[in-house]
Amino acid sequence: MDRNRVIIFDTTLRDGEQSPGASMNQDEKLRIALALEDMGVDVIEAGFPIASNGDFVAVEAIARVVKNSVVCGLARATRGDIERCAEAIRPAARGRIHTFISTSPLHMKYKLQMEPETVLARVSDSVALARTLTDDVEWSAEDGSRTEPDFLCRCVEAAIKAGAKTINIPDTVGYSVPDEYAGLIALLINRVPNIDQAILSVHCHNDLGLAVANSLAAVAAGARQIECTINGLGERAGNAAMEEVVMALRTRADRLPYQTGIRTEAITRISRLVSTITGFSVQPNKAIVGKNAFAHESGIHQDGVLKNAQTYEIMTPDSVGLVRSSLVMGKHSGRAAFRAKLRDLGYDLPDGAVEDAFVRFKDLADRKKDVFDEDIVALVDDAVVRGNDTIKFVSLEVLCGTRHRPPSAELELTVDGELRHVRATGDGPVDATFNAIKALVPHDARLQLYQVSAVTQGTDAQAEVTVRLEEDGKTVNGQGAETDTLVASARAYVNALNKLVVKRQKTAPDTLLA
Ligand SMILES: CC(=O)SCCNC(=O)CCNC(=O)[C@H](O)C(C)(C)COP(=O)(O)OP(=O)(O)OC[C@H]1O[C@@H](n2cnc3c(N)ncnc32)[C@H](O)[C@@H]1OP(=O)(O)O
Ligand SMILES: CC(C)C(=O)C(=O)O
Ligand SMILES: [Mg+2]
Repeated sequence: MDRNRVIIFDTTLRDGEQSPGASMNQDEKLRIALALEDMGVDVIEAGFPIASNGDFVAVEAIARVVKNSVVCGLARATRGDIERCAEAIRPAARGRIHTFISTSPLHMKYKLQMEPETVLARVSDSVALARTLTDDVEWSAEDGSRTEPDFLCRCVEAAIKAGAKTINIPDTVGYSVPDEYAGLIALLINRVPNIDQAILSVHCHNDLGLAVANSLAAVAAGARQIECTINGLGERAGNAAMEEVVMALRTRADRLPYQTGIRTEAITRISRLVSTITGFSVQPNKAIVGKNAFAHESGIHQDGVLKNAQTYEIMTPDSVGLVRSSLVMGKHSGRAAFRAKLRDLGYDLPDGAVEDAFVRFKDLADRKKDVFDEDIVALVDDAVVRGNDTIKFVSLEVLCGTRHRPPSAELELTVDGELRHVRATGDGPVDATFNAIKALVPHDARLQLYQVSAVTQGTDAQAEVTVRLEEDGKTVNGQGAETDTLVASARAYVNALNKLVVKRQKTAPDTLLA
């Protein structure tokens, strides 16, 4: 491999899923994994197989279908974790076991309650065991950036000797600053005798907002794998954002002459997919994928951009897949234009899904003056998440305002094909709507998040709603998009309930809907 090629290791499905509330079901993980493969990610960390049966099954399913990326699973330094991980990645064309153990004094003493020499022995044993199960083994020194350098060098040397091909030095708690972290990478390159037999990797957390800066500094010092996530999702403040790392390398190739295999035009689409699935919206001013990242509001900037976009744009919107296609969609558009538009927007849907989306598009075009690309993306994503729902939204009428006390909602749903109807009241229109759903489908799940955002501008914009429900420690996210905010809210709640039903049936197959 070219010595300046940087391997992109995506951990959205593992570390990203560790963001509280960001749990994803198997179908959702599969969709993200395929999108990651399609954009050219080298390694997909698909999950932590020992963590739960659901995680195991998801990693195995991803290993079965992904062909062009390495599929990796995480494992602690224990036989049970490593063997379970090997089983999950077995169907992969190229599978990797990623095993880790903490090496910092704090973690060894208080968390693992192990002596350093015991940890060192575990490094060798765990990597050696993993190597009997696959050729591709990565070893991580958890809390590596707070580890004593001498001890870290000994651990890294032992891991390579035992057969690790990738050595990852995480900044687990996001404590490092760039020159210090780069210094640590340089130290390992200079001091570990067998370091040339492995690729050095970095995994940075964003507790001080330095995850991307630290990752880039480490690459300049000799690291050749970056672990990152879409939208910077991840434990606590998140991981290094893949879109930022990749676009920094592409845009500043003059200072950072390193290449990745990422097709950057896929960035906007996958950012949106991950945000829709997890319910974690992207802040408007977020680098690369925020709504405002390529928007120009002030007159002097607009004037400059009109004269030459480079005055205020260091990358083109097209380079991250923010494409405004020339097809203007409206109520007179037909299926051919709609299909072409979907292709422009990066969708490759089966005919049935295209037809469903087309019907909803026509309905939207009847109600909304301008149908923007964002509207179509929201509508298609909304249709896709509904998949094989058992509970289906049918209709909603809400009475609210100063004269109607209390606000009331009249709702129709089908449950397993049977039409159910109810009228309920609440403290407000949303509360009344959700109470109506609870009356039709009784459940004890708690509402953890209710979030509304407008897809585009204007009072006729579609509302995109996320609802997060929690039941017995399990969380699910539901999404809904409609021009009517209350209908979008009902759709989002129903979508979350459907996911909960699936989860329940997996853990207690006899549980039926009330
Ligand atoms: C930095 C990171 O992101 S690491 C990945 C973090 N991700 C997760 O933890 C998500 C998935 N985790 C889980 O589902 C659970 O924690 C499990 C299934 C892995 C373990 O569950 P439990 O057996 O109930 O253990 P619990 O979570 O309470 O504690 C972790 C145990 O693993 C030990 N441990 C932690 N890391 C390692 C390691 N790398 N190697 C060996 N043992 C480890 C801890 O010392 C502790 O052991 P103890 O129970 O003897 O004190
Ligand atoms: C498991 C390791 C790689 C990790 O996520 C961390 O240290 O942050
Ligand atoms: Mg991490």
